[in-house]
Parts: sequence; C-alpha cells; structure tokens
Amino acid sequence: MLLRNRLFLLLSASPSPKPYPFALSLKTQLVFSTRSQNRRPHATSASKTSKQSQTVSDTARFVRTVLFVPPGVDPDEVTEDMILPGSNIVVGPYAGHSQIKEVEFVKSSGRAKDCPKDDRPEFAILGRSNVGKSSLINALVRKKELALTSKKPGKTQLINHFLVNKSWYIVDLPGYGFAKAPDVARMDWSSFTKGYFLNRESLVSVLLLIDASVPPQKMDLDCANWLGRNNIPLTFVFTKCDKMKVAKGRRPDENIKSFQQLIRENYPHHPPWIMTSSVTGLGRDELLLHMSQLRNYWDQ
Ligand SMILES: Nc1nc2c(ncn2[C@@H]2O[C@H](COP(=O)(O)OP(=O)(O)OP(=O)(O)O)[C@@H](O)[C@H]2O)c(=O)[nH]1
Ligand SMILES: [Mg+2]
Repeated sequence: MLLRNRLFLLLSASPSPKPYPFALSLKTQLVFSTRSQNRRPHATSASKTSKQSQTVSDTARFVRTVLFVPPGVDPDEVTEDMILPGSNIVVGPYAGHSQIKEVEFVKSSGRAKDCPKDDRPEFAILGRSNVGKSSLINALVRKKELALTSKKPGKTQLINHFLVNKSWYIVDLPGYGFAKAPDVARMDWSSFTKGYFLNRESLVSVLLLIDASVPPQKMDLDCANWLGRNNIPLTFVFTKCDKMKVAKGRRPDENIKSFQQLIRENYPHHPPWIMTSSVTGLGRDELLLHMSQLRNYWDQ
C-alpha cells in the first residue's frame, strides 16, 4: 500500500462525528452526561454503576468519533490535556521536534513533474485564492515575506517548494476559485494542481485552508470531497480566526460550526481541524506539532 494511503486511512479512521467548533472538553462531556443522568430519581447503587459505565462509554465514543487520535494513542486513554487547544487533534508519541530553524526557497514549478525529485516528506497548502495560504506559510516559518502575499487574489501561480530544516517541504500552491483574475493569472486548476495531488508520492498531507471569516463556500466543500475521493489525507486549517468583525452576520466560530456541519453531511470521515490566525499567531505552534507527528509517522 502506498505510504500516502496508509496515512489517509489513519487520518480518516474515525466515523462521522458531531460538529464541535472549539477545543473539546472531555470534562464538559462528562458533566453533560452526568447531568442528564442525575435527572433520574432514586438512583440505586446498581444504577450508579451503570451510570459510571455509561459515562465511560460516552466518553470513549466521544473520543473515537470527534477527535483525531494519532497512531500510538489508545482512544480509551485520551485525556483533556492531550488535545491541542482550538482543534480536535490529540498529541501522540510521534509528536517531536516541531520548531523551524531554517527555511529556504527551493524552486517554483509549472508542472507536477517539474517538482523536486527527492523523497523528503511534504505538506501542501491549499485553499481558495486569498484565503491566507502564503500568509500562513510566513507565520509558520516566522519570515514576513518568504511566500509572497497580496490583497489581490491570484498572487501565487506556481507550485512553490520551501525546504524546512533541510528535511521536509512546505508547498505553496495557487489558489482555486478565482474567476475574476486576468487571463494571465487564471489557470486550469483541474489539470495543473490536480496533477500534483494525484502524482506526488511524498505528500504527507494537504492543509486545506478555510476562511473562518466568511460562511461555508461550496467550492471548499467540493475540494474537500475531491481530496477524500482520491484518498488524499487532509487537515482543515481555519484561517483569519482573528477577524471578529461580523461578516455577513456571522462570527468565525459560527462559520466554523456551519462548515463542520456540512462536512459531516458530505464527508464520511471527519479529518483533523485547527483554528489559526496569521495575524495573532493563534494555532501556529499547535499546527507545527500536529505536522511533526504526521511527518514522524510517515518517516518511520
Ligand atoms: N486578518 C487576517 N488577514 C489575513 C490572515 N491571513 C491572510 N490575511 C490577509 O488576506 C490576504 C490574502 O493573503 P495571502 O496569504 O496572499 O492569500 P493566498 O491564499 O496566498 O492568496 P493567493 O496566492 O492569491 O491564492 C492578505 O491581505 C493577507 O494580509 C489572517 O489570519 N488574518
Ligand atoms: Mg499565495
């Protein structure tokens, strides 16, 4: 089996979950299930025992269905402090060194077959034009202008490889869904970038960026579905979570919740997700830690 497929199975191992937009509290879940049972009158000691096992099984089900549980972690032993804040991601034994010491631009490629040919693992940053792909890369590597950003959509037009710590790649991709670009900036995303996804053996995971400051967009759901159908592992990275000004009547947390509800309807398995902001640095260290555990599992 392709290593990539092994990772896909891993990332999609949990059945369809309930949508939880924020850091998930096992304690809260326990409180909820205990509260509802406490409404029953005259609890006997036998019913207390069944109450406890009910609570445990509720918790186990919650862990299996809502959280991303990485390899090496027993879902029954997940505790609240193992969950990365602002995400559904559990940290496991493969998480390791995650900080970025050095990064260098390697090359821009116009075609998938022109990409670097070594086997170093890589993460592809994908999302709509203007969602914040280049900004996220700059925030991860803590360099202001490594990847070029712009208020105008369509800035990134090639597959750009950045080598991190001489051992793995971050790949900045052109955005999809930009209809208003001038001809020179418009491209056939389906033949250009899809070729990259379908042929890139060293792709550990796609980070699919979703703008949390706007309501769910059909093209993002279509993209997630396309990746799922093609067995390409993904992590949802919600961007612009700092934009608390209400856009079209919804706050980022409400938009994230709606997006997750739609994913639940359309996507058989719920992948890992995390909230970020390239402006405030929210989620940066957590995302790097998540990437380290995927990478280290891939590398073994
Ligand atoms: N408030 C806020 N603005 C952001 C954030 N991330 C990106 N932006 C802004 O969004 C705009 C687009 O950012 P880019 O990083 O160039 O987006 P991109 O996805 O690389 O765009 P293309 O290369 O055109 O596909 C810029 O004006 C950024 O400053 C964020 O986390 N918060
Ligand atoms: Mg860009």
